[in-house]
Amino acid sequence: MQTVIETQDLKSYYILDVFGKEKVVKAVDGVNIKIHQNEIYGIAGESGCGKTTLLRAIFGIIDPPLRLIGGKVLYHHDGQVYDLYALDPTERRSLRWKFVSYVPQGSMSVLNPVVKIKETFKDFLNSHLKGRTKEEYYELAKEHLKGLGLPPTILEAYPHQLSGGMRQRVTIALATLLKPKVIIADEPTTALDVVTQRGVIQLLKDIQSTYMNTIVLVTHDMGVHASLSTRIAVMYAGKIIEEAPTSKLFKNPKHPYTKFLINSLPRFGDKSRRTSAPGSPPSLAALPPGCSFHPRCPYCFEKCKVEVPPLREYEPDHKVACWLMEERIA
Ligand SMILES: Nc1ncnc2c1ncn2[C@@H]1O[C@H](COP(=O)(O)OP(=O)(O)OP(=O)(O)O)[C@@H](O)[C@H]1O
Repeated sequence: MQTVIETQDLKSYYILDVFGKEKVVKAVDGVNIKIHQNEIYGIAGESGCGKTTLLRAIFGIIDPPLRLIGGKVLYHHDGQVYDLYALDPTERRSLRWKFVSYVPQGSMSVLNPVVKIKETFKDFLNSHLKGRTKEEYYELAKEHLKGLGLPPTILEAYPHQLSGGMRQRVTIALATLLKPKVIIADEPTTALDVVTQRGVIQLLKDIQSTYMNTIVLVTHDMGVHASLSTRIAVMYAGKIIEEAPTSKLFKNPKHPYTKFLINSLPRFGDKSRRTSAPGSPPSLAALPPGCSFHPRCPYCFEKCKVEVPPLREYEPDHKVACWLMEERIA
C-alpha cells in the first residue's frame, strides 16, 4: 500500500486573544496518519473535535488565528516526498489542486454567486492551464462534467438556480478538474436530504473508481462512512483515538467512544433504545488531564485520569488509543 499523504505528530492550534489573555484551542493535537493511494479515508467524530482543522492543515491552509505548532505534513508524489510546510509558496501552490484538492464545507462559498458556473470553471482552468482560449476552457469543463455523468447545461446556470445537491456536485467537479491524486472533502453530504446525499455519495464513489485516486472524507455521519469510507479514523478532542478498515471498525469497535458513535446509529428493525456518549465533548481550550474522553467514559480507571493513552496497533491495521486495551493484554 502506497502512502500519498502522511502527518507526523501534527499540531495545529488556534491562538486567541480574549480580553488580553491568551486562549489556546488545541484543535489538532499530535496527529499521526498515513493515507493510502486508492482508498477513501474517512475521518469521523462529533462536531468541534477538530476534523475541519485537520483537513485545512493537511491541505496547507493555516491562517491566523490558526497556527502550526509542530509536526509535519508529507506529500508523496511522483517518487518524491514533499514536506508541505518546508516548501516555498510557489512550490506549495504548484502541488495544490494538481496533487491535492479541497472541497470545503458549504458549496455556496466556493461558487461565485454573481457569475454563471462556466465562468468559475473557466477562471479556475485559466489560473492553472494558461494560454488557452475561453472556448477551449468551456469545452474542457463540458467534457469533465460529461465524464462525471453531470449535465453540461449546468455550466449556463447561476449557482442559485441549482439545487443544493447539484451545487455540491458542481463543487466536487470543480475540485477534480485537474485530476488530482487526492481529494479532500469536508462534510460533502451534510445539509442534503437522504436521496440527494445518495447522489453525492455515488459521484464520489464513481470519481474514486474512475480516476483511482484517494479521497479524504470528513463527516460526523457514521452512516455515510459505512457506505463510502474504506478506512476510518475516529477523532476526539484533537486526536485520533481509533483507526481501522471500515468493516473492522463497525464489527469490532474497541474504543468506548467509537462504540457509542456506532451504537447511536439507528438499525432497521431494531426498536431498542439507542445510546449516545454521556455528557458533552470537552472544550479544546481546557482539556482534562489524561485521556480526554475519561470524564465521559463508563470504563474509566485511575490511569485514564492522568496519562494520555498513545495510539497503538493492537491488531493488524487496527489502532486504538485507550488504556483498556493495555489492561486486556496484561
Ligand atoms: N477560527 C477559529 N477561531 C477559534 N477557534 C476555532 C476557529 N475555528 C474552529 N475553532 C475551534 O476549533 C475546534 C475544532 O473545530 P473544527 O471546525 O476543526 O471541528 P470539526 O470537528 O470540524 O467540527 P464541525 O463538524 O462542527 O465543523 C473547535 O473547538 C472550534 O470551536
